[in-house]
Amino acid sequence: MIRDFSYTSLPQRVVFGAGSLQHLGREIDALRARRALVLCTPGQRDKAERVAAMLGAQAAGIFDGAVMHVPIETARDARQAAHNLGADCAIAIGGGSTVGLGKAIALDSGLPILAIPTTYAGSEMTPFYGLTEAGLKTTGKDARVLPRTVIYDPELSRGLPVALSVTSGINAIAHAAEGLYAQDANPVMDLMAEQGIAAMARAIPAIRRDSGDMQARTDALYGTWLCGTVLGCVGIALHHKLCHTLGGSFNLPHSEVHTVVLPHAIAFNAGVAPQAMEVIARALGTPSAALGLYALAKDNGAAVALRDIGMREQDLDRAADLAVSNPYWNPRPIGPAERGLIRDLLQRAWGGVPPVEG
Ligand SMILES: NC(=O)C1=CN([C@@H]2O[C@H](COP(=O)(O)OP(=O)(O)OC[C@H]3O[C@@H](n4cnc5c(N)ncnc54)[C@H](O)[C@@H]3O)[C@@H](O)[C@H]2O)C=CC1
Ligand SMILES: O=C(O)/C=C\C(=O)CC(=O)O
Repeated sequence: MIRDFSYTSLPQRVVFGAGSLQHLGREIDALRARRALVLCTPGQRDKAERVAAMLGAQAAGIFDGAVMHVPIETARDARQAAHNLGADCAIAIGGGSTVGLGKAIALDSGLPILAIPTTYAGSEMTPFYGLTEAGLKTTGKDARVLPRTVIYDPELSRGLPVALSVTSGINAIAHAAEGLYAQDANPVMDLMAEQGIAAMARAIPAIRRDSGDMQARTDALYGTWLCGTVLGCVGIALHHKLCHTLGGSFNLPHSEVHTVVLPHAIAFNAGVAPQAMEVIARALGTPSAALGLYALAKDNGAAVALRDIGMREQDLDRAADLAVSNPYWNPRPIGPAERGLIRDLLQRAWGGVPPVEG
């Protein structure tokens, strides 16, 4: 049955395909950019240098200080560098941390971003940004931070380590899974979500078998585009709230925390979102959405326990308090009255036991 819906598409240009980085010059010209600042993490400097070399005189410089969760000090340094170098565009080549740094610059200056993603986080498709100040992460939404152009070149993710490929892929699946029961879910995004989960569920075991399998890398990046689009267009719920709390306040690694929490958050919502569960299970090719996600992580070597990715058991109470104090919309209530249920969920996730519905 088709529900009533409203849907706003976001204005972006996407160029997809192995070797598509070759179109960089054409895409920079289309943005009318003359001096582009290239952003990366220290570990991805070689890729940034390749981009700068391709740009020649259109390269304003390289800023290689991107780190996870965009500390405000890093954002200030990058904004200053963009200003000092007279940049009129930012090129972010890397994962969500690098795209996030580009967003911090765009938020301040309105500079257009051209994103070249090398992980499966999906930030390039969203108008959401995150900034961390004094240990507290705030997230926001602003049209200025939405990258104008995205170049998806699977060749650039060939070297993404297998462990990170698995967890980053599940980070992408999380966007699509929650999009299926989001407050503003719509049939267009439902289609993209199902195809995105299916592409990623195909790609993850194939990449684990052979990290250089370009068909699998292409599937994964296609899934990234689909799942990231869902994240950018419809809302998020309990799962993302828990991950933002655990990542932002306890400094847990982003894609790993998504991988551990997702089966438990999906199980929590299973009873109130049966149609979404059906779609997720069908896309995964398993009878149960929550157990299928748990198996996808475990069978592909990812950690399935918060205790194995740096969470201390004594911090679970505080995490539950934070998660319910300012909850995101969720199809099932998750306010202070549900604090005990959320604490139980976190305990299960901490121990790494299979998810329990209800
Ligand atoms: N605003 C949004 O819509 C979204 C934001 N995010 C944010 O993105 C951040 C996490 O992004 P991730 O992509 O998970 O991690 P990341 O960008 O921090 O990358 C993780 C590590 O992998 C390395 N790396 C990246 N691509 C590589 C490649 N192809 N080969 C080898 N090494 C590579 C990076 O240098 C880094 O050391 C978080 O801060 C999260 O909050 C994530 C999703 C959506
Ligand atoms: O949790 C996610 O994967 C999606 C959104 C964010 O990470 C928000 C942000 O820090 O940019």
